[in-house]
Amino acid sequence: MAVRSIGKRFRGLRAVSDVTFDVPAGAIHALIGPNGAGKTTCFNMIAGVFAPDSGTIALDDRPIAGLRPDQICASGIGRTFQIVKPFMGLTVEDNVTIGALARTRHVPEAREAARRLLRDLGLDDRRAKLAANLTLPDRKRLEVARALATGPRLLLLDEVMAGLRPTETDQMVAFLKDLNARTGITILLIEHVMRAVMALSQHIVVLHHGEKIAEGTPHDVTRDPAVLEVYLGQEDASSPPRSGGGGRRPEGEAT
Ligand SMILES: Nc1ncnc2c1ncn2[C@@H]1O[C@H](COP(=O)(O)OP(=O)(O)OP(=O)(O)O)[C@@H](O)[C@H]1O
Repeated sequence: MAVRSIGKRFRGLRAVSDVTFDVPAGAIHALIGPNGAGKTTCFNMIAGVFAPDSGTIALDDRPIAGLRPDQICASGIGRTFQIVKPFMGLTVEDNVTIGALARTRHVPEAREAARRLLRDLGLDDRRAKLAANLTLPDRKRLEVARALATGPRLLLLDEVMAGLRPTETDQMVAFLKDLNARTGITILLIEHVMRAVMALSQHIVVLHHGEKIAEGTPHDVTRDPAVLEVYLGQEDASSPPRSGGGGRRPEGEAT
């Protein structure tokens, strides 16, 4: 995916300004930055929640900026939401089956795909439960399963590690690494849990106040003076960062 100079304003506020980055096919990249840096706004522009005010986004050389979310899903981009929003009154299996129906109209086929994903994500024994009755870690897994069920080539993960214990984070990291190795799926993740970012990403883009302030390997980015300034600088700020947000060293442990 090629993101070129995208920008988005909300009334007077520049949420994202002139942001450019690439995510090569098959890669795992991360988008990090303190709370309010513009990460989710970038995801929303990529996923078609709203069009960028400026700039272009292309998947495999095909322009996608400004398409509707369903068109973007059909073009091969799946996403999770920071605030998980499954259909609470439906079972886990039905939730994933609905995702799979984006790919096939054949319900038994969609159900079979859903069951396979639930097995892969360790949710098999919960497939008959209502989504509303899941624990948070299981809801996160369900969210990933729903996104994957749409059959994406590019998976956008918005804070899927938030609220997970370190062992649960490690399980999710292992699952995503294996998925990427097995299927070649491209992954772009927004994540505050640095343990996961470091373990997963080959390349990191750092946003601050809507602008890209650094990008590079995890090794380089965690030593970048501008990045250290943003993260460490906030520790002295009068308002502490929200949970897991900026204010921690980017190479910190799970938050
Ligand atoms: N729909 C919207 N309407 C108005 N302002 C918005 C909207 N979405 C985001 N913003 C504002 O844009 C800025 C960037 O927000 P965004 O959610 O993209 O940041 P983020 O980096 O994802 O933060 P977080 O880590 O807290 O999720 C913030 O100041 C936010 O308040």
